[in-house]
Amino acid sequence: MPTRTKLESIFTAVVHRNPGEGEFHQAVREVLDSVAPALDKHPEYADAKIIERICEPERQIIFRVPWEDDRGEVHINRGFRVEFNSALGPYKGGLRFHPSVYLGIVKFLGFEQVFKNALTGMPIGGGKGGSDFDPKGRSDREVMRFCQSFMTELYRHLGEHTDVPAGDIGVGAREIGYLFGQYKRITNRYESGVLTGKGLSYGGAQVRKEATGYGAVFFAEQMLRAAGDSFDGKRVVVSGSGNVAIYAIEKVHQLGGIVVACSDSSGYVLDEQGIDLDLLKDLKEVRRARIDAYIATRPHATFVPGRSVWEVPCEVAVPSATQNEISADDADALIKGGCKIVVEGANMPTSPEAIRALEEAGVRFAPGKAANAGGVAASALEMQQNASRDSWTFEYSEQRLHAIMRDIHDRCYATAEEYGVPGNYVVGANIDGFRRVAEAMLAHGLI
Ligand SMILES: NC(=O)C1=CN([C@@H]2O[C@H](COP(=O)(O)OP(=O)(O)OC[C@H]3O[C@@H](n4cnc5c(N)ncnc54)[C@H](O)[C@@H]3O)[C@@H](O)[C@H]2O)C=CC1
Ligand SMILES: O=C(O)CCC(=O)C(=O)O
Repeated sequence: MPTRTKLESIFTAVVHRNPGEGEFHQAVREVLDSVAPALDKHPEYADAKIIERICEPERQIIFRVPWEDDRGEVHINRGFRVEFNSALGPYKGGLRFHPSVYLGIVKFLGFEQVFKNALTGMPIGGGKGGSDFDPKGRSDREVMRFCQSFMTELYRHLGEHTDVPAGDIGVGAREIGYLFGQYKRITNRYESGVLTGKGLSYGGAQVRKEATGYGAVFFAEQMLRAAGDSFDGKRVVVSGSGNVAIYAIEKVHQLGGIVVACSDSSGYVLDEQGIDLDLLKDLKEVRRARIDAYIATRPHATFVPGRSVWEVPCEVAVPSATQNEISADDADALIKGGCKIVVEGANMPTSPEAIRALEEAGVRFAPGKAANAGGVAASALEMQQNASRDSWTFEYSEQRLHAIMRDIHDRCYATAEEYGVPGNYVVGANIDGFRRVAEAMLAHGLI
């Protein structure tokens, strides 16, 4: 059977076995659409049913999370951890707390994580987890009680050699602190490497907080360099205003670009003088406020409620909010606005129709599994420092991150050339990540 026909039937089976999980289907489709030439080169992968096995998580954990709010009312949420693939190392990937979380989202994120982690070249497998709990509007004590209940069930599946969660949407330093405290309490072990993204006072690593945003911009810097260009004077739009967005904005400004707009789920702010980062950090990291509060301090800026930030003309776009936030219409707006490069800081923020439109218009496009791998790479560096009871300086940690992102860029670029599609970072990332996982799975036998 021709490879593409075989992949089509594997995809049909994945949809059948995982009904109603649209995001997971979308992530699988993108990888299967890329890897046919690698399978043709390596018939041993098909013989060992590597693709079929890679699409099936090794383990899926779903659990009840009961907790009590400040008024004494009991709430029940659902917790998830999908341990997707451990061929390269312990399961590694973040936890997302957001009301939209269900199994299909956790599986898409876990599937992406497998290839992303492989691309870092570090010894980490792929997993992801989370809950449909909404931390928005909850007090610190409510968040703490939720995290304690969540960890009271999850702890038995974790360990520095088994499964190592970190943050994602709705899970930052505050949540990681509560989760770590409860793990330590239940197990009576100070196992620093069981979570990453920890605070610097108890085993966290320099640059982990900044790493995903910085890393995405380092990746964009390499794409620009490959075309003989740089960030100097570039007009940039970043979506979101959370962890990834804030540090992407910081690095763009350090490299000489200007970020004129960013957003949250209520709308976007446009500041032609460049986003004021101290103000944004205060709003989002300290006050946990909505983005419209930005204009109270910067009255020349405008807040545009309920509209897409992609209507703002820019040369470089860094989607850093959530999945499928760039529709086909948004892609058209970006193209009309003169956008030349889209670099995914978020996971799968660009819909398949939008990717097609961008590619047809000659916009260079970097998929999240390559471009946002800096976060998990810095997590692996945090695990390394925890294991050796060491802590590195900010400067050294940033140098390591920069070198890792350059290496990921260069391998995606070279793999795309090797497979006859120069400049196609989607194919480069999918094939390079896939080959690394496939080789390890072959070596381990049928498990
Ligand atoms: N935190 C990390 O280290 C990594 C995160 N990512 C991905 O980056 C993305 C952002 O994650 P974080 O910054 O960590 O989360 P966060 O919770 O710190 O921030 C999320 C931001 O996205 C905004 N947002 C959410 N839904 C939105 C919508 N529909 N429209 C506009 N804005 C929306 C929120 O208002 C918030 O500003 C996610 O896709 C996540 O999976 C990827 C790699 C690592
Ligand atoms: O740092 C980590 O372990 C995970 C980061 C993450 O969730 C991601 O890369 O999407």
